[in-house]
Amino acid sequence: MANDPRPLVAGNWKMNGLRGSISELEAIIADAQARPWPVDLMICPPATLVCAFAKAAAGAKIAIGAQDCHAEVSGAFTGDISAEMLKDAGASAVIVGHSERRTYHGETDDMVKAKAKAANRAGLTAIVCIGETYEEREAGATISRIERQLAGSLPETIDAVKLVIAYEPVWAIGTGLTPTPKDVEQVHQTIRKHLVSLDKSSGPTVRILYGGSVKPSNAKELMAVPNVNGALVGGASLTAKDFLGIAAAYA
Ligand SMILES: O=C[C@H](O)COP(=O)(O)O
Repeated sequence: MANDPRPLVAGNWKMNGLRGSISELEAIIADAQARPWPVDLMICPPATLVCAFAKAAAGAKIAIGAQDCHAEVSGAFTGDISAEMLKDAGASAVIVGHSERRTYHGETDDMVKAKAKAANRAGLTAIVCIGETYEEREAGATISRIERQLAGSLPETIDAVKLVIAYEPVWAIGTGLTPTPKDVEQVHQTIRKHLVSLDKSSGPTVRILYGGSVKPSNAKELMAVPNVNGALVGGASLTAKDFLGIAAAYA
């Protein structure tokens, strides 16, 4: 629709990619130079590659994001990386609260909120992930779960430049399963209502991405759902061909 925010297709490489994988980024950059995409593009490589990817993408029409950050600026937190460090490495965004972080690292809504605020403090866009489990969906608890996560995980002050929401049903991640467009619409509408209730002026334009088994073959249908403003893509973002095949849903 006319007032919809510009879509964003973001690739989350998770724990995949070595230095040689930069060839995939280079292929995306070459494509993005050759034709104007009506969509913002972003790749979130593992932390080891953020600096090199940001250098390669300098001046190109693709942003580089990271996959997690610590809530503090610096300190005795072995193995952790702050939002300020990611900014310094060239990232412009960071994913927080991905279900894999929530599951394998015990991240709570409170922790995710602190990370989202840290991202904004450092000048990064926070891509806040939420989503229900299979059991919650089966129990009819999807909407209440989403509302709880929104209430607990978002910064008090929201801004359409600094915040992106990614709805990722846990059961759809990496499984090849996706919710029906009607189910996606219901959740995205709930998220939009929550955002508008937080801020009448920014709420309508915060981008809400869908994530979970997005592929070139299903992207068009999913991206056409009202209030779906792009995708957060895992597996299919690892090759330029599939990633651009998804972005082509907007071509
Ligand atoms: O962050 C991305 C999501 O977890 C989706 O992963 P997937 O596209 O491999 O299902």
